Amino acid sequence: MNILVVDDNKCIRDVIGAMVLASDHQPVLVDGHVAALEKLRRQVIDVILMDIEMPEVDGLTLTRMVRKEFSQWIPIIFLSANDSARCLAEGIKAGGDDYLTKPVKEEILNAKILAMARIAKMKQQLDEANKKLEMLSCIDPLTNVLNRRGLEQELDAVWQKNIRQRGELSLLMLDIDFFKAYNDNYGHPRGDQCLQRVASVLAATLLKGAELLARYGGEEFVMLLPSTSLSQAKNRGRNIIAALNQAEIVHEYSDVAPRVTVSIGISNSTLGAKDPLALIEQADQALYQAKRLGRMQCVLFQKMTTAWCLDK
Ligand SMILES: Nc1nc2c(ncn2[C@@H]2O[C@H](COP(=O)(O)OP(=O)(O)OP(=O)(O)O)[C@@H](O)[C@H]2O)c(=O)[nH]1
Repeated sequence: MNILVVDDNKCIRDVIGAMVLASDHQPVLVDGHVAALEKLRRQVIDVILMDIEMPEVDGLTLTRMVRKEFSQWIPIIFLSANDSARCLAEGIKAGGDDYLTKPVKEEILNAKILAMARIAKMKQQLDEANKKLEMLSCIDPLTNVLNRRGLEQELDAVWQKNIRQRGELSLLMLDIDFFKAYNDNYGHPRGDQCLQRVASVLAATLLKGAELLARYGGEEFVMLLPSTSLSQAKNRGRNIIAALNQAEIVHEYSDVAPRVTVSIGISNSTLGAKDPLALIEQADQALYQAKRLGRMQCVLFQKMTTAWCLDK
């Protein structure tokens, strides 16, 4: 482990450094706050041994600075000649984790380093598990694409980026046609397989890394296309309908085709949406219109009279 020793007294730094080295850890010796912060920014540090009484910036202030700047928790053990209860309490309050009075006994120092490193490792594992859980909570387990929660999280960031770059953001809302009939006739498990196949056909049409696909609800998907103009979005919708035709997922109970098809509503950031939810709402309205006009087609928000149908 890399142990950062912060002490303005060279003699003490060297003694503590030697103890750290003797217990098979790597000491990183610094004389004050500037060098300490610099090391923390550039190097992985596992534990900090911090002197309290230092000129310019004392150990308590430096601890507050470390806690403010670095989100990852690094255990801090104070080293001080002052063994008063008040001093210890202040150290913990400032963000420190343990306290050792000088002169430091090597065995105790090692035991404290070990204990702190153990807690730090558990904290790291917990953080990783939380990150994984957070990720999983944004993924639809059936189709492996983003779920609604994941989409709404991403959409905010994509929307902001689009405003900054003054780009054109398109959003496609897609809904499988006559899916109830599919489920009712082929059964729910085959309905699930159908959703998986549709998701993979849709995912295969994504072009750039920034494009996103999400399962927005039961048989409804959303595609988010940054840097995509309205006319490009129209083409993308057309390509999706063609790709699904090619996939030939049989649906004998659909009124529009003997295979699974989708209807698509398209919105675009240039069409007046004030926020991401309005963009979704616009696409949803266009989708409603696509269904009303006969399904298996794309409709643009506000341009509902110029909806076009693809060859059926
Ligand atoms: N298999 C399966 N079916 C689902 C799932 N989620 C929703 N559904 C089904 O999707 C169907 C949606 O039906 P409707 O909303 O009536 O839509 P539709 O039959 O596709 O009609 P249109 O959209 O108007 O063409 C219902 O039968 C739901 O039970 C799911 O996770 N798995």
